[in-house]
Amino acid sequence: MAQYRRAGAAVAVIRLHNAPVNALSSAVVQALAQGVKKADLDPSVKAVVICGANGKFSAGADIRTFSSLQPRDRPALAETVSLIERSQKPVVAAIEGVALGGGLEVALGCHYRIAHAQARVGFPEVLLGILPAAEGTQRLPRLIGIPAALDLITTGRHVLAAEALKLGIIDEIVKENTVERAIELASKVSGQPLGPRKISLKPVPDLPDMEAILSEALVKVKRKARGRLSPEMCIQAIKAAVQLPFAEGVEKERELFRFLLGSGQAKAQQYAFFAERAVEKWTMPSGTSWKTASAQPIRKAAVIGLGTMGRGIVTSLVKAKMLVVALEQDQKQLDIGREAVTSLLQWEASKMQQSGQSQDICDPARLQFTLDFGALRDVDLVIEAVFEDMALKKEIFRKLSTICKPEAFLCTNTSALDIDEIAAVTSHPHQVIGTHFFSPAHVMKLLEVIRGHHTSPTTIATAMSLAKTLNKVGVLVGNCFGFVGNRMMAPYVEQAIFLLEEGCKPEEVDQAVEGFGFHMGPFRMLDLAGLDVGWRSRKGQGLTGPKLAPGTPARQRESRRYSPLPDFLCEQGRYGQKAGKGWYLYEKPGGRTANPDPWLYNFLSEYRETHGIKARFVDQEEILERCLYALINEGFQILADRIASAPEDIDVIYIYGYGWPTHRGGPMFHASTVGLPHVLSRLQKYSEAHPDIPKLQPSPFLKKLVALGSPPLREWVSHVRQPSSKL
Ligand SMILES: C/C=C(\C)C(=O)SCCNC(=O)CCNC(=O)[C@H](O)C(C)(C)COP(=O)(O)OP(=O)(O)OC[C@H]1O[C@@H](n2cnc3c(N)ncnc32)[C@H](O)[C@@H]1OP(=O)(O)O
Repeated sequence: MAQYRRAGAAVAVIRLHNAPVNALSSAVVQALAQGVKKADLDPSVKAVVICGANGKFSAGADIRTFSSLQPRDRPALAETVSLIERSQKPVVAAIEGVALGGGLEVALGCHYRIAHAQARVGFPEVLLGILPAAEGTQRLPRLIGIPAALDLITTGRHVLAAEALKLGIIDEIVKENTVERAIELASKVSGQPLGPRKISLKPVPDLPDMEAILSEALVKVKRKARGRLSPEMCIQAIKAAVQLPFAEGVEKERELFRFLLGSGQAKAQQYAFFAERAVEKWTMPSGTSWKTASAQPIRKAAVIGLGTMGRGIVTSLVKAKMLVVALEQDQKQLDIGREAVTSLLQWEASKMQQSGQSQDICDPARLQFTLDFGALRDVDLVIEAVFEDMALKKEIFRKLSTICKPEAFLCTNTSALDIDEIAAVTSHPHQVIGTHFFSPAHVMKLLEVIRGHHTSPTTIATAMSLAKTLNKVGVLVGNCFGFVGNRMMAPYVEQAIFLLEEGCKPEEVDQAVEGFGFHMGPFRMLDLAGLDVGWRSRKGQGLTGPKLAPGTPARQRESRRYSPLPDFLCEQGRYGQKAGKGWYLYEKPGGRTANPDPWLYNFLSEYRETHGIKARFVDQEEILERCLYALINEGFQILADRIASAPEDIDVIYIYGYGWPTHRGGPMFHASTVGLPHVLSRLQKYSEAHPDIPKLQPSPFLKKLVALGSPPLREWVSHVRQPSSKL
């Protein structure tokens, strides 16, 4: 838990031990405190070094134990940090790997800090719905000043050693032998006065406009937080550091921590932390899993199609230092694509430069632009990112099947199309897989990885490992129309549009959903994505356009309710932001400010009149429940269909791909918090009121879980019916 040893005659080394990240469990904290006391009592010890096992200092408090923490518990970690600072002998932190959260607080209790050049430090607590609660909100501002402390504590960002040195968090950077250098420093400084090294005794550096800085920070975080409490509480704790003596500031920090710990938000954010890690451990319905499948190395990749998605994917691959071949169909498209990728890479390089990272990502030698399919002969993996057109995709996969080396992996970037149909035209269907990137692909963290019927475990492992290499979160899902994300989006968007028919304005629906914490309501999202995307898909499905059977009622398809509103908008050229008008009016084509549009109000009134719909007032509760519970209901069906293997998969997809607020833990977690019987009863109510909307009819799986007494979320999948044996 914490190993105590002597290094040379006069230095004691305390090494934190708790694989894999030296989390500060109560046993580790206790052992650390004992080590510090032992060193203090031993007259032959003149100085102490604290370090972590396996090249990591510590990733902070053990998050798994938070659920059992009682808000009234005395924070043992804070006591240990202050014990370290009170030590009569100099204590040096030797930081390798990470010093995060409580790990950094331990380091701040030390009198000196040495870090390896690759080490990262930070206070990510805010991302877990809490705040640094081992006196970190009181020590960091004293060490680095208010503006920098506000930035680090309210964003949770990790900073590399070079930036930490500049900020004054650490005293020295070393390239190797961090612990040995720390021992040397400890020996050198032993006997020197410790008072000036104790951060708690320092005043917070004064600034003439302190009040204004704090108020501006508050306004900024409130605007960005979308209902998340922890950033605001972090500011309150930092304010206490400015206004109160250290001990009283610590009291305030504890009070705020207790409040946050007891909030549902902290539970949701901690659930999301572990869900993100759980999805890496994928399983197929057959039982094959990450444990037995191994990924193949990808050195060279190709991207076909340099539209918006293709450009982002190329940028991601180049950033991950791969060799990349970018292919287009004609010279003009290739030139446009090359220019776009170059500027994206330059932008990325400048961002990396600002954060002190090396920026050699633009090396043109690693990126080849071509019109020639022959250039794909030696690539390890291809990502096709052309238009959502099945015939075109099949034509490309046929070609790839003959040109690429037999062991190459073939990925299709699609948001809905059938992976098996595409795989069927190749001679290696087991090496074909869906990779659904989200736009902009070089920014968005999510990668939906879609297994086809024949996709091999090696192909899955390779695609999941690719996600990690690209710094994305890969989630493995099954093959069905829309997979997980878009399949659940469909009933949500459908409800939003039905609500317009019934009397809402787009901004009312958006405000309700944004008030819940989403980045964007459904109508702003549709305008951003382009209304023509859905229109093309509906025409393909024969729901509108030339394939629609003559005489089909305007608001009905196969006895289900249908709204032709979005089709009418597209017929008017209102494709959304790019056209300058859609559900909203924009300042110009490509403009970003969504303004309510009187034209649309008139259009909706006339539409209601034509179809004999009497507009009614719909309250926020109904807006939210109809949109979100329809989406969640589909999530239950997706679990029952084994398209997602666990609720965590769905939640991670929604948090990283669709802007679901992290402090609400994802749609399935949200359902478990509001209670499955509640979700079921509301769906029943709405479905009785709208019997022609099948997506409001509660999923049989949701009903089953309620009948079973609403077991906790982690048990849900054990109640999914196993497919019947073929034997
Ligand atoms: C009050 C509150 C106080 C005092 C706190 O300190 S709160 C904790 C603050 N610290 C953090 O938020 C750090 C969380 N961890 C990470 O950001 C990352 O895990 C990492 C950067 C430390 C390492 O990343 P990576 O190398 O990609 O590895 P994984 O993220 O996959 O993690 C490996 C396994 O370790 C588990 N883990 C990580 N941190 C903790 C922790 N603080 N407590 C408990 N467990 C932790 C993580 O879940 C992985 O385990 P498995 O899920 O694979 O079983």
